[in-house]
Amino acid sequence: MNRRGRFITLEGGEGVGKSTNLDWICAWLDERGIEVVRTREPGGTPRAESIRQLLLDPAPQEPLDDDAELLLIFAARAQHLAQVIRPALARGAWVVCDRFTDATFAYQGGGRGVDMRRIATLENLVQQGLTPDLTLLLDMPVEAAQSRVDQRLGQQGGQRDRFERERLVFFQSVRDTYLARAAAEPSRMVIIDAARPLATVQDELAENLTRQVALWR
Ligand SMILES: Nc1ncnc2c1ncn2[C@@H]1O[C@H](COP(=O)(O)OP(=O)(O)O)[C@@H](O)[C@H]1O
Ligand SMILES: Cc1cn([C@H]2C[C@H](O)[C@@H](COP(=O)(O)OP(=O)(O)O)O2)c(=O)[nH]c1=O
Repeated sequence: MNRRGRFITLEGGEGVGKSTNLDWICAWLDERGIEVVRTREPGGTPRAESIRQLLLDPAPQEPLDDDAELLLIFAARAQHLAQVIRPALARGAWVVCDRFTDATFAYQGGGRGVDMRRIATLENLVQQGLTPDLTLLLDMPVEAAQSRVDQRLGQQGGQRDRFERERLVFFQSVRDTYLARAAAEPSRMVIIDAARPLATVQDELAENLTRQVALWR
């Protein structure tokens, strides 16, 4: 039995290719005989997914207070950690998660302007020192990512959720915050230029995953 599994998170703004590359990462690990748990935030368990619905509801009957939003995100995260992430890591599985706490710093801190220290306090309280081993930050200019989202909505339909309705300046702050966090923690967070062709992006993902596998085995 291997020791604790690895905890990998995928981050970035809307339309940078997280869903596309999450599938690819999970398949890559699976092909190498690694047990993978694919999950996402907010959500990942039935109760946490109910909280996700509250957070993304595009037509709420009342505005959602910034503090209420932050606490709901961490409530969902506590449930997700207890039910899915910690048990999976303990049995040696790798957890690949679509967004985690870097998204809270980027969206609630950068986007909404919530004090980063308050987010850090909740991070310590809920995570008790558990942080990702590797965070892959898919980065590209906001306008270009938005046009990918527009294209996807045009092809697959669906409506914009509460976050996707935000203005460009919100997403610019989200991006800037992600980049600042990556600069501050270069050993954990890797910036991947997501504007390049998918095959090039995935070559770079593979390089980073190969390094993790070598560290782990
Ligand atoms: N490197 C890429 N080059 C061109 N198009 C891409 C690339 N990565 C993803 N896409 C496309 O962009 C759209 C958004 O990707 P998606 O994975 O849904 O992003 P996210 O989950 O980050 O919102 C999809 O239509 C996807 O096929
Ligand atoms: C995890 C997390 C997500 N979010 C937001 C970002 C996304 O707009 C939304 C849902 O995430 P996601 O499903 O990744 O959306 P998309 O695939 O459209 O990019 O939740 C936060 O604001 N804070 C958080 O801590």
